[in-house]
Amino acid sequence: MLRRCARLLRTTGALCGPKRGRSFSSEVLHVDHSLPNPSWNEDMRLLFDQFMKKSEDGSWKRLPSYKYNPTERIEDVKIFFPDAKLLKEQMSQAQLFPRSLGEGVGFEYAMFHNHVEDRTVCIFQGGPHLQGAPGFLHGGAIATMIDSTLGMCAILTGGIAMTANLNINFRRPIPLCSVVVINCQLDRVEGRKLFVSCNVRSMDEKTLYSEATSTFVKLDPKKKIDIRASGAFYTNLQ
Ligand SMILES: CCCCCCCCCCCCCC(=O)SCCNC(=O)CCNC(=O)[C@H](O)C(C)(C)COP(=O)(O)OP(=O)(O)OC[C@H]1O[C@@H](n2cnc3c(N)ncnc32)[C@H](O)[C@@H]1OP(=O)(O)O
Repeated sequence: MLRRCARLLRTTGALCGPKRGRSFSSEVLHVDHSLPNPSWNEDMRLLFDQFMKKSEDGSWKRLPSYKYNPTERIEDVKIFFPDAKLLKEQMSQAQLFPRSLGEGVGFEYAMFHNHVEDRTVCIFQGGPHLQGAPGFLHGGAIATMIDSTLGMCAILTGGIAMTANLNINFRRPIPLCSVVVINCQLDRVEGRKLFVSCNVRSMDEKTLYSEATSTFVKLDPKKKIDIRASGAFYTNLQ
């Protein structure tokens, strides 16, 4: 597995150090990063193909993913985050966190959503820059992918929502550069609260790596989100 990681670092050029003066052309920004790339290993490709097959009858849908926010709910996002465009300097640098690392070295993933069953699946290959304990993924990297997948599940089933609470049990360490499957579902809805849960398993489903439960809260359209205010981020409109 570690040899595979070293090969990945060489092929992606990650050992050459950071690129200076990087500018994002619109071509780069509009690349759909949830499609296979040369850094994906065989397992990742196999799972991707399996889910693409499942998507043929329309029950599952692949979710495209870009460096910039977000998905099909972009109009809703503009309603809740109208001030985001005011922070021009910072926002020109802003990128979706799990898409902010170079190809193959960080978060390689693709998500699929089942609208009938309210389920979201993420196939995830964690690259060599996500190391925690030697040879294994960092817990924060695992939490990031769990939060992102639970978030997509909550948002696609309930509307624009933010993580209010996230509980994770880390059962087994995840080997670096291996492929895992994050299986999320919407458990129940109570008012604006969306209760979602997930497990993270090996490709053959034999190893349970992590389990998580989370509460997302749907944003209240009657409250204004002020991105510039410190501490008063979310205030009543009245
Ligand atoms: C994010 C959208 C963009 C889309 C991008 C797609 C990217 C991919 C996805 C990426 C995904 C990544 C996603 C991320 O990383 S989101 C980033 C991490 N999350 C945050 O920064 C959220 C910070 N918190 C807040 O802004 C507010 O507290 C929120 C908005 C959550 C609620 O403030 P609001 O003023 O609206 O709510 P309320 O006080 O009227 O309460 C309403 C109800 O909620 C219940 N409650 C509240 N808090 C908690 C709690 N902690 N546990 C359990 N329950 C809680 C409360 O009891 C009440 O229940 P009830 O009394 O009615 O029964």
